[in-house]
Amino acid sequence: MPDQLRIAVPNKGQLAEPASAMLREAGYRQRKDSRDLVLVDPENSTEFFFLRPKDIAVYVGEGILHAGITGRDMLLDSGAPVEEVLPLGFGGSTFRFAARGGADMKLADLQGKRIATSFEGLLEGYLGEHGIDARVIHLDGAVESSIQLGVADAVADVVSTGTTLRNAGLELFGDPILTSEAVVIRRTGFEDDPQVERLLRRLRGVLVARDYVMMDYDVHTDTLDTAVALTPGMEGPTVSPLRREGWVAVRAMVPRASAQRIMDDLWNVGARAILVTDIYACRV
Ligand SMILES: Nc1ncnc2c1ncn2[C@@H]1O[C@H](COP(=O)(O)OP(=O)(O)OP(=O)(O)O)[C@@H](O)[C@H]1O
Ligand SMILES: O=P(O)(O)OC[C@H]1O[C@H](OP(=O)(O)OP(=O)(O)O)[C@H](O)[C@@H]1O
Ligand SMILES: [Mg+2]
Repeated sequence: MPDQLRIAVPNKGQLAEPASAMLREAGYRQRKDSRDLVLVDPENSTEFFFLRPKDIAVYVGEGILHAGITGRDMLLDSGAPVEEVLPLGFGGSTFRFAARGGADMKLADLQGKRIATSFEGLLEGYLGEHGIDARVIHLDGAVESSIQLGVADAVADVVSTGTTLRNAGLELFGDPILTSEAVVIRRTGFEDDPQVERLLRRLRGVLVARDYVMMDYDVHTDTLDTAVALTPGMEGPTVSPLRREGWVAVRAMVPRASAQRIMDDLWNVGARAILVTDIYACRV
């Protein structure tokens, strides 16, 4: 099938499960067995390839796959000709320097030192920008142990909660090198692919359905402007007539995190029958 959309999804690690969950919410079939490497979704003319997150930018950059989900850190580390097209709001982390607790290191102290990392592309780029000449030691994982084991003087690694670093007796130093999250990537120069656009529209819909709720209420026309200012909606709220003199019904999307506060504020300006419902799916 030549016009099948081919998408790369992380097969393991921190991004695998949330990426599949998001694609499922966007209406795509996803694998049931975590050992499956390929899954065909005939309904959506899409084929999913489950690959190591670090390899995804390489596959997409070579033009074999149309798009993929990976971490921004992995995209930038790869140097592949791919671009970030949509941040997905999960897999959040920072990429940071750390050294033995109490060492009180500064960025400039890295000159001539050994720095262990799994992201040498990112690290070398940053050191180059800051004029630091250091020896980069490549490790595949568990980088935090390298200092204690005498392999490195500092590390540059992914930090989420900081628990792994603390447990290894390490301390952060310097500014964050990068702030990362899961992102959709696409090969540079393939901006107008309608199939990729459809995938992106669906994923944007999932992000909106997760972050927003639908709010309905009734309000007297005298206070309509005040109420609408509290619920401006995405493209302006819908205002419909009610079979009650002087009253209208209003419907608008509001941020999920503010819904309860907005309901209180609406009540205080005289709105009644205030209802909140989940958005199951949307295209915005
Ligand atoms: N503890 C974490 N919390 C949130 N996101 C994380 C965490 N660790 C890594 N990530 C992010 O998840 C993405 C994939 O990292 P992950 O560690 O799952 O892959 P990996 O290290 O290649 O896999 P593996 O550990 O199996 O070799 C990266 O973008 C990274 O920033
Ligand atoms: O700040 P924290 O919440 O402790 O998370 C950060 C840790 O999570 C990741 O490790 P992962 O489990 O992917 O193992 P790896 O080192 O083998 O990649 C990352 O490389 C850090 O080690
Ligand atoms: Mg990892």
